[in-house]
Amino acid sequence: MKETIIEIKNLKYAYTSDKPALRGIDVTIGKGERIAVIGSNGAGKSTFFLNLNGVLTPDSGEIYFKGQKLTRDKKDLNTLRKSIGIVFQDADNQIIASTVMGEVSFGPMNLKLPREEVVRRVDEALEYMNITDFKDRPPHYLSGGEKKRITIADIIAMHSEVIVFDEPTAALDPLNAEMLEEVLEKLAAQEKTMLISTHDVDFAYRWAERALVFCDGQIIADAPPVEIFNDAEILRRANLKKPMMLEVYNAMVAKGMLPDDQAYPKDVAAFKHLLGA
Ligand SMILES: Nc1ncnc2c1ncn2[C@@H]1O[C@H](COP(=O)(O)OP(=O)(O)OP(=O)(O)O)[C@@H](O)[C@H]1O
Repeated sequence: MKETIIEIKNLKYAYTSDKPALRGIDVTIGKGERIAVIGSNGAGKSTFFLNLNGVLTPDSGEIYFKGQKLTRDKKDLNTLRKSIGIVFQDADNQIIASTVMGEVSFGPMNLKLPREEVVRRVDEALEYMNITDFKDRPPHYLSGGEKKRITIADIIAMHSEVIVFDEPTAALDPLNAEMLEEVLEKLAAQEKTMLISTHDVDFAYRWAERALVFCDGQIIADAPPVEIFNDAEILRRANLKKPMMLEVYNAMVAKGMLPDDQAYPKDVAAFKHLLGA
């Protein structure tokens, strides 16, 4: 069992009195876990993330970070925002500075780090996201995918222990989505705890070791992706589709073309390996 980093107990949140967005979320997150947060539009994924990093205040429930119960006082909120970085769904909600460089420096400067450390972190984050060439440009005049890469660099430069990505690949072209997966690998090697909300079931299946399925403000399943994507009832309730790789694998097993040994290849390379190709 991994060391617990975050524990959430009975978290509830409503934007308006007529319809709660979160109806009681209970979840424990281990250090270094890669978690996909999936579910249909309006299920509560973004609301969960915004409560998790202190942007929204829960109506009730508790959040513990490394065993410490967090309150709404300034010190706890600072701990929360420093330790749990969030890449927002809409980049325009995150970007505040007038140049890319200024934007990515903003977080580390607020941490009151020495200047050289700020410069080192910013250079590293720009390089990670392949945006060094944009550093003097105003972020507001970049494309949607370019802005997204800047907001990811913002969070990388913070060196947060937990990183929450709200649909990071939605605005990215295939090449940049692939590059993001390489960045995620580097972050995983640094033992970062990552939660990613996504509608890309192929990505969730390939990348995550655990998936949380949100449906109407509740978590209706919490299991390894292969278990979730093989559960027809969960897929139906949460409006999810089966990942392509799993669909093909299951069809080939059903036809007797592959042994039923639950090999479950995650990507094309693993599938080819299974076929001996
Ligand atoms: N600012 C807001 N004011 C009022 N209601 C909101 C607001 N933001 C979200 N909601 C409502 O809260 C519920 C949960 O929304 P949320 O954005 O958390 O869903 P989501 O799972 O992230 O959806 P998506 O996949 O579309 O991003 C929805 O019913 C939504 O209409």
